[in-house]
Amino acid sequence: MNKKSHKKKQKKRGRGDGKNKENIIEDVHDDKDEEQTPEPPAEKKKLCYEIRESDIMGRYIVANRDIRPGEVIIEEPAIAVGPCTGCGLICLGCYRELDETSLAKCPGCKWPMCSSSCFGSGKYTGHSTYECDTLKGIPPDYSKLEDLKDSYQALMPLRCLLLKKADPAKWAALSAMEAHNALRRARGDIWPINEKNVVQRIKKWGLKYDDEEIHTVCGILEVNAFEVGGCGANARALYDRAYLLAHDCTPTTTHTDAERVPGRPLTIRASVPHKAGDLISLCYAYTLQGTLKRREHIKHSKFFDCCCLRCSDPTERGTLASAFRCPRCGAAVLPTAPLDPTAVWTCRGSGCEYAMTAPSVQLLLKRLTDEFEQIDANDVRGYEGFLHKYRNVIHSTHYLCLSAKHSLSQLYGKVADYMIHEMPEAELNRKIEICRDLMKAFDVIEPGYSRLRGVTLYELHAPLMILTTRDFEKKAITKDNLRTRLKEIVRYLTESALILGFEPAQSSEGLMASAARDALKKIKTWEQIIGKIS
Ligand SMILES: C[S@@+](CC[C@H](N)C(=O)[O-])C[C@H]1O[C@@H](n2cnc3c(N)ncnc32)[C@H](O)[C@@H]1O
Repeated sequence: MNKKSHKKKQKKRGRGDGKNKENIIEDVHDDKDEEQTPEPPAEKKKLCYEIRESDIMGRYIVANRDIRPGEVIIEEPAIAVGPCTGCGLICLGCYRELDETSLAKCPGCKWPMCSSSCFGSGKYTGHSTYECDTLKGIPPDYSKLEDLKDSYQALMPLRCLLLKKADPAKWAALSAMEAHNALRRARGDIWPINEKNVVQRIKKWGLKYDDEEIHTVCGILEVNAFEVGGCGANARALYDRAYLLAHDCTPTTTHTDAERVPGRPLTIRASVPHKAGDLISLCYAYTLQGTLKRREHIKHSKFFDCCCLRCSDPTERGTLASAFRCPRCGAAVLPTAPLDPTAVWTCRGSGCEYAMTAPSVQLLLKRLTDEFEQIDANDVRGYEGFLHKYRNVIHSTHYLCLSAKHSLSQLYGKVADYMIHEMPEAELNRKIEICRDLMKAFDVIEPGYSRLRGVTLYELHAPLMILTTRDFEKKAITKDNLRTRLKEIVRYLTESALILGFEPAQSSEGLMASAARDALKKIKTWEQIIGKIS
C-alpha cells in the first residue's frame, strides 16, 4: 500500500501529477452536490474470492475459482478519503499542494482550499458539508502556518470519526478493520505521536470523542489505508473490502484509483493467473527494495514480520536483489538467514570464506543509500556514475542498481541531451540493455500485468523502433530482418498497451497506453512495404 520512496523520485522528476491540475467547476457546499456513495458496480457474476482467516494473517482472501490476469477482483468506492500524515498545506477538497503565499479558502469554514470551485467541495471524498460544519467552529490560524500544517494530521482521523453520525454504515465498515492497538501501544513510538498530534488536537478543538476511540481510528488508518492519487499523492483512503488483501512481496494483483470518479473507486485486478484456493495478495512495501528494507518497513508500519517466499529466500527468488559482490572473488554475498536481520552474510563463491557481519551490511547499505538519494532525479550521468562506481560492491541486480536503472530507463530519451531522436546508437543500445535487465527482475518480483512491466515494455520499444528505422533507412537490414524486429516491437507495445490500458486515461500510465496504441497503428503502415507483420 506504500509506494512512497518510488513516488518521491518520480515527483522530483515532475511526472504523473497532471491529474490534479484540471478543474471541474462546481458550486461549493451546495447540498445538492453532496456526493452519495455510489453503489458498488453490480456484481455481474458471483464474487471470485472468499474470505478466510488464520492465526498469523487474520482475515485474507483467496480465489474461489480460476482468475485470469487482468480480471477485476474488487471494485468499490471509498469509505473515507483524507490527507496523508506529513502532507504539506493541501486543499481539503482535492489534496493538491497549495501555494502558501496565495491561499484560497473555503467560503464556509475558511480552511485552505485550491479554489471555491474545487471538485472536492461538498463531496464525502473531499471537503464534505459535515466536515465544513464542524470546522466552522475551529477557524484556522493563518498567522501560525506550521501549526496549521500540523493540524492536518488530525483531519483524516476526524473525517472517520464524523462518519459515526454522518454515515453509520461507513462507520460500521471501518470499525470492522484491524487497528493493532495492543501492538501499537506496546511499541512506544507511534502511540505517543498520535496522542500528541491527533488525540490532544481533537480534544483541543473541543470535540467529544473518547481517547481510545481516536487511537483506534489512527490504527485503522495506519494498518489499512491505501495511498491514492497520482505520483506524490497527498491522500489516503479506506475501502470496505480491498483492505482484506494480505501482503506478499511478490504480489498477485495491481490496484488503481479513479480520482475524478464519484466515490473515488479502487479497482483491484489480478496481475497473474490464480487457481482456486490461491492467496490474492498485494505488496504493502515497495517491490524495488531489498528484503531488509521491505521487512523493516512492513514491521514498522504494518506491525508484522513478513515471511513470504521472497523474504525467506537469500537470493530473493533468484533475482539477487540484495546481493553484494565479494571483494575477494566477485561472487554474490548473501544472508545466511534472511529472516534474521542479525545473521551473518557469506560469499557463495566456491571455496571462498568471505563474510560480512549484519552491522557492517547495514552500514554499507546506509552509505550506498545516502549516496543514491543524493542523485538528482533527472541526472543521467549521476545514475550511470553510481552504477559504475559500485559495480564491484553490489551485484548488478541489487535493488539500488535496479532503482538507478529504473530511473535511467525513463530518463534516456526524455531529458535534455538525451532526447530519443538525437540519441546516438550507443545510448539507444544502453537504454535497451537497461530495460531488458529491468524486465528480467520485474518478471520475477512484479510478474504479469504490473505497472512496472507495462511502463518498461513501453520504454523498451522506443529505442528498438528508432534503431530499426535508422537501420532500414541505411539499408543495413533486409526486409526479413525488419519484419522480425517489428514483430518483437509489436509484442512489447501490445502488452504495454494492454497493461497500462487499465490505468485512468489521464494518468501518466494511461497516456502511455494511448501512445502505445498510436505506435502500433503507425507500425501497421509498414505492412505496405513488408507485408503482414503478425
Ligand atoms: C490491511 S490488514 C489485512 C486484513 C487483516 N488480516 C484483518 O483481518 O483485518 C493488514 C494486517 O493483516 C495482517 N497481514 C497481512 N498480510 C500478512 C502476512 N503476509 N503475514 C502476516 N500478517 C499479515 C497483519 O496483521 C497486517 O497488519
